[in-house]
Amino acid sequence: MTDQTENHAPDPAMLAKAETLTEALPYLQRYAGQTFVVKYGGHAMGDPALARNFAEDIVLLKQVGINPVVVHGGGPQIGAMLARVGVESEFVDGLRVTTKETAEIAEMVLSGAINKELVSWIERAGGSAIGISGKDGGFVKAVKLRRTARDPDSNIERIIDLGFVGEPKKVDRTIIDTISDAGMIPVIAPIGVGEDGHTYNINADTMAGAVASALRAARLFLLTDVAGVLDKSGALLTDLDPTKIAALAKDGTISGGMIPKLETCVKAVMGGVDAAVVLDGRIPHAMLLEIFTSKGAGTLIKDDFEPVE
Ligand SMILES: Nc1ncnc2c1ncn2[C@@H]1O[C@H](COP(=O)(O)OP(=O)(O)O)[C@@H](O)[C@H]1O
Ligand SMILES: CC(=O)N[C@@H](CCC(=O)OP(=O)(O)O)C(=O)O
Repeated sequence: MTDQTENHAPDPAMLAKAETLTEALPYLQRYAGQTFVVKYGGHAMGDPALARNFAEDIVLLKQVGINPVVVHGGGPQIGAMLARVGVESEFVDGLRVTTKETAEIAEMVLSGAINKELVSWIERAGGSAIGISGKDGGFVKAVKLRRTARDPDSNIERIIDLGFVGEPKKVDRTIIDTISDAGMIPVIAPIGVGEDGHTYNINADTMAGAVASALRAARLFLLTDVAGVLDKSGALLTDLDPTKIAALAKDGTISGGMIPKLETCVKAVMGGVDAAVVLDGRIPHAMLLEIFTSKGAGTLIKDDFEPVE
């Protein structure tokens, strides 16, 4: 005869699952009804298994009453297409110098291929997604980005012309709200239109920050291909604020793509977003672990003077 107690003893693996769910409860209660803007970087997009995990996470957020809004990048994919057609491009401080031809290719890759692929992943995960760029409904009015640099020898400030690189001047949230309120997930490509009618290539981090500010989002997540912001010895910096970030920029700890990323975080948290998080998109379900467990991952950025809930 078999021991009844043994038969009815709960499977430890199942118990652990139940514990994970109960651990998530306070977070589910806290975040219900809030808007989370998630930027999905081109580097994090390469692996189909990770893309599927990402889409599942987004659909789960929507299912539990959080409003996810996705903004995607596609830098490496634009680079590959430019190489295929024999067009060279260079980066200044993490931003692609963009000619009229580069802007056309960037738009094709971002609003076409990548946007629709991401929409499909979300649909396959059981969600409903609508892909748009800033051109749809003209919801992102862009202006040419002005960038200056100080010459270290002469100390003279000069203008760097990045071509058709834009920055969002105005984000009309109506179209995003309409999609979200209809139970669907907005998936946004970082392309904007200028009052001059030109197409502007917008860095995806910058776009995500502008969208997060317009929506007064509770959180801005930037998924990338590093553990978070690292110090000079490669150790993860878990908490930053605008003052600390200014020091990291000044002493050269951050460079390349991390520059627009952290500029975005600073602008967002100073513009009404509760907190921004730079997260490792290479870790499966990184977002769920960050949101629903006590083990926060990546780098949390908040305003020096604002307590975070
Ligand atoms: N201090 C730093 N900590 C982490 N990453 C950094 C730092 N400084 C520069 N980087 C670079 O920033 C990159 C992330 O930006 P980017 O390549 O634009 O990613 P994404 O395509 O996800 O937006 C990292 O892969 C790393 O090479
Ligand atoms: C102006 C500018 O640099 N635009 C970016 C837009 C895509 C992007 O930002 O993609 P990631 O997030 O994957 O880097 C570019 O052309 O690469």
